[in-house]
Amino acid sequence: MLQLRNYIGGQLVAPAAGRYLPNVEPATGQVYSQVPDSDAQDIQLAVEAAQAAWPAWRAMPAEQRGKLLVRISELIERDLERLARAESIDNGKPLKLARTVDIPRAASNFAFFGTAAQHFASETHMQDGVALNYTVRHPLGVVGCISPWNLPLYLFTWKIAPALAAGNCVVAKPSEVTPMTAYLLSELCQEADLPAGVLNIVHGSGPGAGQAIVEHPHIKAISFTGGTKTGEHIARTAAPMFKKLSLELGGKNPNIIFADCDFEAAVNTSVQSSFANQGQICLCGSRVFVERSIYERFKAAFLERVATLNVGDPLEEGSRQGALVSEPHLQKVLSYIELAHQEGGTLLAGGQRVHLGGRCAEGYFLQPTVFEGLDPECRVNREEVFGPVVTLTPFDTEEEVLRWANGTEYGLAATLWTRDLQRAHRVAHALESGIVWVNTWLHRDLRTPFGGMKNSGVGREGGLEALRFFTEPQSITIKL
Ligand SMILES: NC(=O)C1=CN([C@@H]2O[C@H](COP(=O)(O)OP(=O)(O)OC[C@H]3O[C@@H](n4cnc5c(N)ncnc54)[C@H](O)[C@@H]3O)[C@@H](O)[C@H]2O)C=CC1
Ligand SMILES: O=C(O)/C=C/C=C(\O)C(=O)O
Repeated sequence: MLQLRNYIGGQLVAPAAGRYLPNVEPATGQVYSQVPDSDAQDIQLAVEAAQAAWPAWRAMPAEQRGKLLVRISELIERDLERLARAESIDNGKPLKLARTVDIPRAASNFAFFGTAAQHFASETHMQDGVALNYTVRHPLGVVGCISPWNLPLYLFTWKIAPALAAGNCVVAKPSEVTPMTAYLLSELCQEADLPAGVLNIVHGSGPGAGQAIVEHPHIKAISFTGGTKTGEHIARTAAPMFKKLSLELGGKNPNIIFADCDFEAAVNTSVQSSFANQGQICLCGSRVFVERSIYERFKAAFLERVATLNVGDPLEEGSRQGALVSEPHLQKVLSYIELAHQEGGTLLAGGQRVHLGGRCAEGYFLQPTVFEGLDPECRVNREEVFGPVVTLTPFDTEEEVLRWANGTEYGLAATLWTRDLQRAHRVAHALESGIVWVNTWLHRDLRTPFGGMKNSGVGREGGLEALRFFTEPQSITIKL
């Protein structure tokens, strides 16, 4: 069976303690590779390699560093099909989604930050002719990047690329649940001749390798995406060491449909924003609020489209819904379906585990599920399910829907559908949400700040925000 290896100091190496975790294919429920169960010894080796590589990496002109990142981007594009297949097998997502979204975005992340670093300028302030103040941004040194399982290579590279572009060396840990494309990335970094130790990829569990990254005194900053509880734990561990933290956490995103919307576009995109990646994207709109005058029409059209979402083997081209990422995650989502029944919801679609035949007989498949009739303040409408489960709720006034939309501890992404420009601006401003999409969803420009308000996170990723996060500003004043 394939044994993945860590990428430390430019070499692919076994974990120091020789321990491995099973890596399961969600569509089959079968173990198909072994992941290093790394610990503090491996993190120590990775930090030493990164420290050794840092003086030369930070001294390298940004243009040259950028060329190496662009080279990695080109290699990802070259291997798109191989990486997409690996991602689909590892995560359970439809191959088509990995081919059109995950892997192209991973390539764009390297291409974008490879060039962005050259456009990263610092501020100068002339003070009444008596002093010149300017800011220099220094790389931090060795930084840690910890990513989740839902968009594995896409989110891993979203952190690594800006960290490297800004002149840092990186110790990165992908999710132990979906390690494969990060492993393949380490081979591509070798092929791109990325200098040894600049990027170190250490596999392992959260409490093992992840915790060791967060605790390591020489890792200056942590960029993390994952669950809110884990983010809280990381913040508690890192705070006494005064580490910089970027935390991209959960969401319970509202999708608000006003009666004057472009109906077809609202229905079609809402199906996508509800169920893309089996609802396992922190940006999915899991609470759909529809203005009462079009509620019944919207519901009928929405359910008609949901019925066409074919649940099937992720490797088959016709599958629109793949498997959930793991048995424990499937059980968590099923427990929320049970809770929705207990909380008085009416099941409109789905609600059951799907048992496919053949090679997928033991896979973690679930029907896309829709409830109505739930109190906007019930647990199912407040807690992050992170699966293919959405609720439909009619609303009467803008004030009412804003109160419900903002009525959770989260504030990551909101979507609203209207043709009224004034309302679009007014509602967007009133939403407590780091990202607001009007008449679209998951429309991304890598230059924009990305992240959430309230318990959805701390800090922002993307564009110059990421480059700022991965640098330390130094203010220099010259008396004239
Ligand atoms: N915001 C998002 O995109 C994501 C949200 N989630 C939410 O979180 C829930 C739990 O999912 P999990 O797989 O348990 O996510 P998680 O937050 O535990 O895992 C994310 C990453 O953090 C690492 N990690 C876990 N504990 C750590 C620690 N003590 N120190 C350092 N790193 C640590 C994991 O190994 C993984 O690489 C999901 O059901 C979902 O609701 C999960 C994944 C992504
Ligand atoms: O950057 C994006 O377009 C998507 C990001 C998604 C997440 O961060 C997530 O699902 O965790």
